[in-house]
Amino acid sequence: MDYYKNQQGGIIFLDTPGGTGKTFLINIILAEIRAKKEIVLVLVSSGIAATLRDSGRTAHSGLKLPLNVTDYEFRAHPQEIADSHIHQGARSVKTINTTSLSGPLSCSGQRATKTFLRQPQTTTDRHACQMSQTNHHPTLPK
Ligand SMILES: Nc1ncnc2c1ncn2[C@@H]1O[C@H](COP(=O)(O)OP(=O)(O)OP(=O)(O)O)[C@@H](O)[C@H]1O
Repeated sequence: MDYYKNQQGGIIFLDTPGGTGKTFLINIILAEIRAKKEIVLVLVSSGIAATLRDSGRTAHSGLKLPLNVTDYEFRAHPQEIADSHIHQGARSVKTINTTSLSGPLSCSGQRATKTFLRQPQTTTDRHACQMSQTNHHPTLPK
């Protein structure tokens, strides 16, 4: 709170084991500043993190940062891709679009009929099936 009271800029890095009170502390600081009718922006990297903070938003949403799905899919370094929550979201969007454009899949093992369902054939098809069976909630990277 000294940084805030003294009108100082600063970076504070909280690194403690899970469940020891980081979110609790951040929310107390937010409440104290807001109690003085001041404005605090809470910008975080993922939607999950945003839900844990009082009035949290992702940086992309809060600052209206552009998000080019194609750039993340094809130009990023593979390690960045693996680490990026944004990429996970982008993959979901891309897979769902691809699936809907090429026709409905038979994901549960039933025989595909001639007219409607097609068997999963590509990696993208199999990924789409996996996602449909988990209600389109991709696993976040660890
Ligand atoms: N000082 C405190 N007094 C009372 N309850 C606390 C305190 N600090 C933390 N808690 C409670 O302990 C639980 C875990 O705290 P919190 O979620 O803030 O931890 P965290 O470090 O952010 O965890 P994670 O790293 O898993 O996100 C919460 O239910 C929180 O309300």
